[in-house]
Amino acid sequence: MIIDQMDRLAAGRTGVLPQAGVYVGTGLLEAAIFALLLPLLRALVGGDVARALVLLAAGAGVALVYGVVLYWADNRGYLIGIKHVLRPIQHRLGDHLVQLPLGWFTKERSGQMSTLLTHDLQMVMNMPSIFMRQLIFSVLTPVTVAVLFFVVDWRVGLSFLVLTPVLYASSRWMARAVGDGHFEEERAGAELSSRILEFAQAQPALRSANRNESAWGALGEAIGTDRHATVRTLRMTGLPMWTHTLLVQSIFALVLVTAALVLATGGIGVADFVFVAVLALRAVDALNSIGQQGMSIRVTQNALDAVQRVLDEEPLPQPETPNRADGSGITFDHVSFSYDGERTVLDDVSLDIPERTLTALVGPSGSGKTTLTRLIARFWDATGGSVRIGGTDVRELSTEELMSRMALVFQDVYLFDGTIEENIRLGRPDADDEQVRHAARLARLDEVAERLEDGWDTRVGEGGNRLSGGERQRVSIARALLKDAPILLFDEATAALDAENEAAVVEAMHELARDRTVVVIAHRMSTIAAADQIAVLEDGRITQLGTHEELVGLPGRYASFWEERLKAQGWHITND
Ligand SMILES: Nc1ncnc2c1ncn2[C@@H]1O[C@H](COP(=O)(O)OP(=O)(O)OP(=O)(O)O)[C@@H](O)[C@H]1O
Repeated sequence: MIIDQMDRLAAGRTGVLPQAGVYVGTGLLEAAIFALLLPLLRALVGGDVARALVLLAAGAGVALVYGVVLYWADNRGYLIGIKHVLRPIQHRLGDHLVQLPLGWFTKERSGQMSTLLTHDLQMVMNMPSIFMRQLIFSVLTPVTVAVLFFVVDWRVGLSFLVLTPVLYASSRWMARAVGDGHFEEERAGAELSSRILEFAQAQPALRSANRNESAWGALGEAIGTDRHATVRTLRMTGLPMWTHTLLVQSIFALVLVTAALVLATGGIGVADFVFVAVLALRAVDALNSIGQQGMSIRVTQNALDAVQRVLDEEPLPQPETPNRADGSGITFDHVSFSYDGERTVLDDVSLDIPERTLTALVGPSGSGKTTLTRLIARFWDATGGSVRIGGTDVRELSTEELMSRMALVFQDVYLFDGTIEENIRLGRPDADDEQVRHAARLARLDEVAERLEDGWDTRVGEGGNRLSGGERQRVSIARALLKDAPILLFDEATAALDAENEAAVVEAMHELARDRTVVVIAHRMSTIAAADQIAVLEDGRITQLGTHEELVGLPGRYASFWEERLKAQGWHITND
């Protein structure tokens, strides 16, 4: 049940079940108000003003208590939702997420996590308050009404109940249809949002290639699917909703007709008839809202399932007694790797990267350079063989030890919306201002800061969008410089950098490479030529290994690669 699942996910008693009890109690207060209405109406119609006044006072008193209790119950529900449901689930998710392999955090997953942590969990948070109240009242109110109708006259009570089994079946049908429809709509909505984002982000590339129409095609399709999902939901829910409404109205009519007949035959008085009419209206309201409850439950259930799926993800195994790395040399020992367990991306790779040397990885796109580099940082674990740092298998190092040994400068640099300084400080949070400035200067970020209106205090915008790609990479280099770790994993930008960024990056890179073990996915000829060793990757295997001098004269991939680069550069120079 949903409450059990909440307790389980929040890893403790959330108090949601007692909260259900609170709402039942509140519902009973509402029932007491209804119950007082009958003698009140009878006293009024019967001209017993004194009794009517007493009952009115009693009714007003109960209504006041009801109002206060309802307010308190809702507040209690909100607090439970925030403190005992949302917060523990967020903490559990957070604790679990930091143990997941870095490779798990793809862009798509980040998007899903953001929806889960904000929108979906918001729905879960509302479960112990509004959703639960509506749910309990939509059952309790009709039950109270049925009991009171029997008190008035058994025939009226029966007329209210006679269609109940059919109504129950129809409400389940409607709830399921609304829930399914909503699920489909959400899915189509999520697809549409990501297409819109993709369309917006791809604008420069699409316009330059004059291909806007083809991208609009994908977006148009997503809009179509979204519209289709909405229409489908309307169709899916149309009949059940119509049936449900018809049934509710039939019950209303049946009750009124029965009550009128009983009135006509003298079974009940006018007061009782008015009472029945008022309560029947209230019951119609409650019965009509059942479809809405189905949706709330379904959405909450979906969110809880999504949380469960994340918690079920295998964390990165941690060593029981971590070892220490003796030095910063890196060894790949017959390493194989596959992302999906089917296609081998790295195949029996063995490579020795001695301490304080620079190894350049080159090879065609998709040959496995990024994967190889990321196995060092344990984005994933090797499927076969082992990766060792300072002679110790990376799986035997604690995450803190592993991460403290390396700095990562990858292309997908993430900058948060703080100042340049704050972003650099992420490299070593306890660094003093002078150390941060020093790292920034080495990455030539002082030139950038001078240009910005508020200098060092300028915020870089969400994801660093106020900086150019090259400038963002320089911030990440400065982070690495500040961290001062013995191993540097570097992915040179493939995108062309302007001259100023190029010079700054190359200079900072030299500074970084000094005295460190560097593994670089290399694209620049100067980096490749200066490397202590070059590993050529093709189809997940190292096919050539040596220095530039050794490899350039040998027939093979490297020589042709170098030739191509030279030609490209020659072409570039003549066009300048
Ligand atoms: N997260 C992933 N899930 C599944 N397959 C992946 C993933 N990342 C990469 N691959 C696949 O693994 C292979 C190697 O990719 P990798 O990114 O390591 O190559 P690369 O040499 O760095 O390429 P590039 O120079 O284009 O960045 C490719 O076929 C790629 O499609």
